[in-house]
Amino acid sequence: MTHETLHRSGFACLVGRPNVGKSTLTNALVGEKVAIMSARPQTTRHTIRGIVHREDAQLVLVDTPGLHRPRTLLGERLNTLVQDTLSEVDVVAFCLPADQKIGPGDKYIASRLAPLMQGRRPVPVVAVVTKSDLVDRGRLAEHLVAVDQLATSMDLDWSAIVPVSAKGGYQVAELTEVLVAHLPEGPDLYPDGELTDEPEETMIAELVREAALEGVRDELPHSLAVSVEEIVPREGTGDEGSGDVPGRRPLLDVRVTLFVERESQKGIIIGRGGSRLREVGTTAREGIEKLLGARVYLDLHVKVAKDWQRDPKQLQRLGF
Ligand SMILES: Nc1nc2c(ncn2[C@@H]2O[C@H](COP(=O)(O)OP(=O)(O)OP(=O)(O)O)[C@@H](O)[C@H]2O)c(=O)[nH]1
Repeated sequence: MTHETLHRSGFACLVGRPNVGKSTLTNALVGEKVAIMSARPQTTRHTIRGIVHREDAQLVLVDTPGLHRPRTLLGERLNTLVQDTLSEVDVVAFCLPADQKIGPGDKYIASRLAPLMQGRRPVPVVAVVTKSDLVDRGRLAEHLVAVDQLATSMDLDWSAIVPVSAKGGYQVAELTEVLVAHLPEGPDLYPDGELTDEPEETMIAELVREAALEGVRDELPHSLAVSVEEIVPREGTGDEGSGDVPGRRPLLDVRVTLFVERESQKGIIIGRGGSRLREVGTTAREGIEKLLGARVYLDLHVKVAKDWQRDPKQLQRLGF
């Protein structure tokens, strides 16, 4: 008779203000780069999942956009998206960076987590003190106390407080243990080896967005949306069916539109004589070819969609 060990599976969600290290932590937990990382806030607009495969568990991580006080319709939509995701997960990891004092943004998030923690099917929340490597032991201890007090002051209870450093790998394995412990018993939800189930279109849009913002983030903060129009095999080039020929990869046409809010921003993206857009295309194409395992002809268009962040119709078209 074989001895069956308990197998757990389920979902965890990382929340926190922009730039607190959610994407970096997701990648550290999964052990491979899955989310798009950036030194600037709010680049992760879509829910990106990474999957931690273990013998005894499968932990599916949902990396959300920063939960923040909405100022625009887009902000509201993002918050609704975050709330919907949260009510469906088995455990939430609330990220609070060690190098920053707890502020109104954190309190706002805690207030949004409260109903989940106190609901009929309470969702456990683990407070994760990120970027622990940036402070000394004394300050870390003070921060841990402050994190504890945040819960007490709101009549909440973290199921654990775990300091980590995604950069140094400090306590990352411990955090995995804590998260896994909250998962219900169940079989693998995804096949082994699959790290992300994010639709290809979303990942392509993220790659283009990242490349387009490179070096011009200050001029184009949050005013760029990317829509993948189509991905089709290139016809009439003699390349049809070349995927079957060993050593030859298929050629795909990928059509992408970049939406900006103003004419002046269009100029920034395109650059003099189209030079910048060509660079964006080259950088993004490399990533897309890797992602799709195909040669790619990338067709980029830039359009002005005035105030797209506030327009419900535009938002719907862009997939929000
Ligand atoms: N020193 C240090 N820096 C970190 C650590 N984790 C993340 N960072 C840095 O913090 C910045 C933000 O990290 P991200 O992972 O992009 O943060 P995020 O919370 O996903 O950001 P948004 O997508 O804007 O919500 C980046 O510059 C990271 O390199 C860490 O453990 N230690």
